[in-house]
Amino acid sequence: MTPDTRVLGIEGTAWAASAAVYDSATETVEIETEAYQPDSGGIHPREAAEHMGDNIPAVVERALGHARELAADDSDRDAADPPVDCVAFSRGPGLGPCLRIVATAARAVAQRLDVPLVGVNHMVAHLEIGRHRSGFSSPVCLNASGANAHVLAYRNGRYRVLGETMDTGVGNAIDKFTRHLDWSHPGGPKVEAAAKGGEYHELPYVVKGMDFSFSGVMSAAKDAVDGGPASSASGTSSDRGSDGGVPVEDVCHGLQESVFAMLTEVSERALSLTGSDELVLGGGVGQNARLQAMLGEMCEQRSADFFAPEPRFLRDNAGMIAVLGAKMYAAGDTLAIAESGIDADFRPDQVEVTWRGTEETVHYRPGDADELQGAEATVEIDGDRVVKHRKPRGYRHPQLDERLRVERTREEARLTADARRHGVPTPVVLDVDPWETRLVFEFVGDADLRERLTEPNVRDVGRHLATIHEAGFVHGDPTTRNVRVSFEGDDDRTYLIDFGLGYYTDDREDYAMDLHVLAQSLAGTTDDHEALFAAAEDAYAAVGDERVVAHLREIEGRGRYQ
Ligand SMILES: C[C@@H](O)[C@H](NC(=O)OP(=O)(O)OC[C@H]1O[C@@H](n2cnc3c(N)ncnc32)[C@H](O)[C@@H]1O)C(=O)O
Ligand SMILES: Nc1ncnc2c1ncn2[C@@H]1O[C@H](COP(=O)(O)OP(=O)(O)OP(=O)(O)O)[C@@H](O)[C@H]1O
Ligand SMILES: [Fe+2]
Repeated sequence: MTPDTRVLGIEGTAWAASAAVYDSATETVEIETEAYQPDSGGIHPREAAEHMGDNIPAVVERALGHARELAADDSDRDAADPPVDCVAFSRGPGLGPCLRIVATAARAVAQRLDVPLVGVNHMVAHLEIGRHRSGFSSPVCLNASGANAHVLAYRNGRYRVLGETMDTGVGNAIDKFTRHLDWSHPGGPKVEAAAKGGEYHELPYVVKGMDFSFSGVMSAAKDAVDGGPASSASGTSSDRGSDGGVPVEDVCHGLQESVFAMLTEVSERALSLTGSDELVLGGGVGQNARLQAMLGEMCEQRSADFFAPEPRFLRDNAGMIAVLGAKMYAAGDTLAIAESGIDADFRPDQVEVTWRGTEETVHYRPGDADELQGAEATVEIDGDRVVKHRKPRGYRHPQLDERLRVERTREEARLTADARRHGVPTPVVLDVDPWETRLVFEFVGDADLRERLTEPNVRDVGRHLATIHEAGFVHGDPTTRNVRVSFEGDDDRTYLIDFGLGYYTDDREDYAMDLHVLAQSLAGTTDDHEALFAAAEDAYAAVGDERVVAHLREIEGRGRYQ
């Protein structure tokens, strides 16, 4: 990057009317923000847009004031030059009416100053600011913001979505819960404060591969405070408040423990799957001290580096837009006014990353031969046997940790054996001790599928999944690491392993999610993923229910920015 880029950034996707100047020579970032605070309920798009219209001009002028001061100190610059080299703005995702106002303002300033325009993806800005401030080269990124929640890693010119929410963003989920309590917006900081005075209350925990969903946790949390049906399944009568509900501090505590453990678990899985040893956090929910502590502890336990930017760079802010804008500008990635339209559903994986080279791709790290550190267990190979032990995870509440490890160990033994009975090759279960969370399996295969990604092998996996779905259960995490391949002449044999996230279900959505996890894992493993997945789908439809494949299309088409 040229050492003296100075950029005006403008942000206004939802609540923050924000402008900033970034000066790359001095690494100065000055941010000016006016926050929209709804009188009642959540964010009203029209009110938010009015807030942008009322406040963007003023924050832009204040940021330009900083830019002029910085320019005055810049000895290389002619006094007649504009104070910034370009204007960067959030193009999306976000609320359409807000985005339009911000884009119009950005075009006007760029024209007035006669400098180019740069269109920034807000979600990519949330993660690039962490990479920029940490100096990490190729981190895995967890975006925990209001309208989004996803885990990303960079590979060959794009940020790949390794996992994401299947329903709402994490902040929105928390905010909906606090609206139910009639607390004012935003709810995240209030839940954080209330949780400090509470005890752990058990709530659902939903992770599917590296995807996750919040709706079940949130409705159980609402029921718990109301004293409704789900709350009676857990906790004792002494947990109850005077109106029959669980004390709200306890529910807030349990909510944070469950939701943040889910985000931490999928981040750990992403680190394990990519072999990266760097994690950065982004987004407004990232300001939460408990979430930061869990991620920090998880990283420490696996000797990875963790970085969370300062709060002013986590919540929505124009500083992150200006910093990414500078990188894009230096790469020549500017926009003609005529092409500077907004995109309310702009996904991070749609962005062609012009400012990073392909050598920074996150690669896979081959595991140690005798002791493999999986995402959640330690696997030791002992001759023809494999000993799998789910060790405690210090970041999780001990009760939640024990429940997950015991349940998963038990289910893994049961489903591995059940799949075998239905004709799907799996290792023989030689021993299981749920309380010690230890399993002993027969050693199978010569390599993981990711090292032997052939079309016939992927086709086999499609067939195996259809078979277990017909038998009424899902694998839960059918990735290219959870399939073993044995080399038998021209004809490989494929084994499904690691059923720890599996469960019995007759819901088509769950079956389709298995296929979705496989598709995402292939996309994270190889550039050839589309053809390979098409083969798996074909094989699936031949054995199983074609409606599951149709349902998968629906899942993939779902707009998640709600
Ligand atoms: C598309 C864009 O408009 C959107 N922005 C956004 O959601 O604002 P952001 O600043 O990243 O996050 C706001 C969310 O962050 C939550 N939040 C703020 N402080 C929190 C805290 N201490 N603990 C938990 N959540 C917190 C709020 O409750 C709110 O839901 C996004 O990035 O998804
Ligand atoms: N029965 C087996 N035979 C041969 N290798 C195995 C067997 N079980 C596990 N492995 C090897 O150990 C690795 C980790 O095992 P497993 O997936 O069960 O652990 P995990 O911690 O649940 O991993 P993850 O959650 O990352 O999928 C596998 O990818 C595979 O290479
Ligand atoms: Fe955001």
